Amino acid sequence: MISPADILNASILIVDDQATNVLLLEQMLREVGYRCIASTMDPHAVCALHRDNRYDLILLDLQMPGMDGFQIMESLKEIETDGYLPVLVITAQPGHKLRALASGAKDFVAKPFDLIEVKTRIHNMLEVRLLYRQLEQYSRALESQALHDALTGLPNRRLLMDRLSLAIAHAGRNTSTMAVMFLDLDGFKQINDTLGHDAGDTLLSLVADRLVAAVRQEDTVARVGGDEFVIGLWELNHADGVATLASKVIQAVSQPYLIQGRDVNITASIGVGIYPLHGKDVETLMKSADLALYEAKRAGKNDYRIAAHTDLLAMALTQAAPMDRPRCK
Ligand SMILES: Nc1nc2c(ncn2[C@@H]2O[C@H](COP(=O)(O)OP(=O)(O)OP(=O)(O)O)[C@@H](O)[C@H]2O)c(=O)[nH]1
Repeated sequence: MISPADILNASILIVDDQATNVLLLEQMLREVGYRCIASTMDPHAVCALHRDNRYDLILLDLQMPGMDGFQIMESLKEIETDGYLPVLVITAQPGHKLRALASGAKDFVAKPFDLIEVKTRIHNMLEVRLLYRQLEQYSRALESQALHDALTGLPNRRLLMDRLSLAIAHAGRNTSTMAVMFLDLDGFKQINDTLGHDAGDTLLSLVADRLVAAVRQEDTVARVGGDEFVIGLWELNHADGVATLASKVIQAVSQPYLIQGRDVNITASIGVGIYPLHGKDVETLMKSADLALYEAKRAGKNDYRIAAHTDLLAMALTQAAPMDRPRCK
């Protein structure tokens, strides 16, 4: 909700070529208790000022020499791309009121000023403006929640899929390679069972931090399950590099963690799928990496495996029984 203090802290720009009008409005706003008031008598300065300060309200005189209020509103629309123009026009011409509203102004006040009316219109407009801002923030937060894991803040499976599709398209266009690393912690259940769920949560967050630190900024580290993470490597210089990186990630994860005043140790297993060798689409690539992870686990954990070639994989998938997964390199 919007409090009276929020409204008084809102930022306001007064635009009028007449110094007396600027002074009158400024004085009135200060008397009411508004704190963030700026003004200009230069119509050409308005857009740059708004771009830098994003005012909650612009009190805009319509008739000014050189550039009128209608032209200013057109330019402001290029800054306020979401279409909300925080403009309250000031006009002495009754005929301009409707035109100003049609041009995007949210309200108007007539000259000569009726100060009580001006104060009320400013207050009401700011209330709507701040509610609109709050709504924008909520919807951004909701959007972010829908795409991120709440515990670690990492991208979730949905965002990962999107990023992997982009990385594959990029690699396809540039005839380069990219890779998917499927990582699962070894014996994580025991951490929960012995130290408690909170310690388990802390460990997952610390692992997430280490994974992010181990790869490049353009790569994607996502949490896709309880103790399962996927790293999408945007571009590989050569296929050998991925083996070195997998070792580096395993090494990073296996360093001790200080949780609740004690050293906690964990290791990780990794399966790797490389585009286009092990899959040309997200699903196949993820499946390849998952099967390679299964091999790494089966071979004793704390190690990585790189997927089998897709043709072998397809053959093995059609022939093998469910628990007899294909062998990887
Ligand atoms: N603390 C915590 N634990 C979770 C969370 N999500 C899932 N888990 C637990 O993570 C464990 C993951 O299971 P597994 O992968 O089978 O356990 P594991 O001991 O690592 O087994 P291996 O992978 O075979 O080594 C389960 O005990 C889940 O209850 C979470 O958000 N926080």
